[in-house]
Amino acid sequence: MAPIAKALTIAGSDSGGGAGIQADLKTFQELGVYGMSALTAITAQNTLGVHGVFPVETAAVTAQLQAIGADLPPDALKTGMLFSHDRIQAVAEAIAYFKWKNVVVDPVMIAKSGAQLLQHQALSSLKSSLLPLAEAVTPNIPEAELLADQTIATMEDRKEACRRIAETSVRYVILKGGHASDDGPVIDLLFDGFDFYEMEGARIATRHTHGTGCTFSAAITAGLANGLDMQSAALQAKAFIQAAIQNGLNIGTGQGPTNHFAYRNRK
Ligand SMILES: Nc1ncnc2c1ncn2[C@@H]1O[C@H](COP(=O)(O)OP(=O)(O)O)[C@@H](O)[C@H]1O
Ligand SMILES: Cc1ncc(COP(=O)(O)O)c(N)n1
Repeated sequence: MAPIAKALTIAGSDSGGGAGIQADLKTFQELGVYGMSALTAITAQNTLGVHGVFPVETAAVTAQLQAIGADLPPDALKTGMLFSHDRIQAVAEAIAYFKWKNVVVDPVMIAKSGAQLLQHQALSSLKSSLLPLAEAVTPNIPEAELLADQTIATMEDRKEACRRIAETSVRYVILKGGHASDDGPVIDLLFDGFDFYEMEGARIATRHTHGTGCTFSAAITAGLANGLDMQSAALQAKAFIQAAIQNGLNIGTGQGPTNHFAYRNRK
């Protein structure tokens, strides 16, 4: 039997299970890769919001990454909530030291419920230390506005933001369209430094979109770990998140999680 592909998530814990490490590991499992994790923070969270953020010591982040690097080299990895400059530096150092490839950076900044998951002053370290090591970055529209230092209203603005973000030398920019203000289809834009490729899906009318960005970037990471090229991994991830949102679980009394089982059960 061929050895199973291994994927790593470096992210925060969501006690409610819909986003963060929990969403990532569920997605890895569903897409047939062996999931590993390094925690950067613990959040006390449910569908009503983030009730507490408890960062994990930077030395503990490094120790987790060293333990993984010494024994279980990942075929692909993603980052999620990194919280601070110090933790970003620790992650960047480990990626460079172990020469890890297939790095997907989900530049998590603010939870949909409003909590700050990345300190303001850490934005520049994310751009200067982490993005140059990354194969792909997956901002939503508000994150792309901050990374590109511009506002985004039109599709041309989105493309301009991709071009600006690519200047960090990240290889692919995947700008997600969930936050677009129109009610048309949700278009996620993939930019490879030269061409744009639009990935379109029907906009689902639901408020249960907690953890969609985490799940999407984890699905890309799983695809890369399994040897897919970026475009195929992104298309598979789009199908995965579309099914997960479409078949929402309707749990909790607030903004609920998506259904990580749904892609497996698709017709
Ligand atoms: N209402 C929706 N209907 C269909 N797909 C959606 C919807 N909202 C988000 N998505 C998809 O979920 C993923 C995450 O989108 P987005 O909301 O832009 O990012 P984030 O979760 O990071 O804020 C993207 O692939 C996007 O296309
Ligand atoms: C630990 C953690 N990581 C990421 C998110 C972002 O997810 P969302 O924006 O869907 O709330 C979150 N809420 N919690």
